[in-house]
Amino acid sequence: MTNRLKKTVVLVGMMGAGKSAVGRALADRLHVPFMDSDEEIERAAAMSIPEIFERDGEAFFRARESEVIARLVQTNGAILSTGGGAFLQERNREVITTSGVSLWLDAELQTLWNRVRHKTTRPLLRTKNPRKTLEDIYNARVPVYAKADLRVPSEPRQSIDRMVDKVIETLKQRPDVLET
Ligand SMILES: Nc1ncnc2c1ncn2[C@@H]1O[C@H](COP(=O)(O)OP(=O)(O)O)[C@@H](O)[C@H]1O
Ligand SMILES: O=C(O)C1=C[C@@H](OP(=O)(O)O)[C@@H](O)[C@H](O)C1
Ligand SMILES: [Mg+2]
Repeated sequence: MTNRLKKTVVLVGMMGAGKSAVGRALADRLHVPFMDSDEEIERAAAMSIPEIFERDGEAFFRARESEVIARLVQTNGAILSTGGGAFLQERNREVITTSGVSLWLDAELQTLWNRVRHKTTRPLLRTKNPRKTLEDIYNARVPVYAKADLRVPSEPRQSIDRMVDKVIETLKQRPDVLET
């Protein structure tokens, strides 16, 4: 395989879109480093995301998230998965678009719900009606994710491997990003 990644690809999109799972598999396939901003924040804080939200609040988390993304996006030719809220902040979009290329993993609401409903790792969904909360977040965020440089739709019963194929096909349309 002769694919060469020339820019860092930054995965954005909703909780459950597959940024972490697809990002890791994509990096393996392309033989490039993989980074996940949430993992980096958890490692630095030696706490889980829910613990950080509970102890220090969302604003503190968002500040750490911006710092981590600004630092990690400087790694050239890697895959960087972000948390679902990262692309919402304009300053994050700026650093992402300046140093890397943003790619939106776009999955339908029902697909997202099926993937996140049994997990307890997402503090924003710890509400009385998490399905409704996810829907509200989805509706508010989709117009922002649409600002990403690239978009790949994630179908309901598609495998992670197939999703990686689709992402690579999309990246190949951009020889400035993926040289083949
Ligand atoms: N086609 C698919 N694409 C992405 N994730 C999938 C897919 N099929 C199943 N999954 C599962 O859905 C979940 C997606 O969660 P995750 O990768 O943590 O998303 P994010 O980081 O975007 O919140 C994972 O448990 C993953 O194994
Ligand atoms: O959508 C969000 O605001 C969040 C998404 C999470 O990451 P994933 O999108 O990887 O689940 C994590 O950063 C935090 O719970 C907040
Ligand atoms: Mg993730």
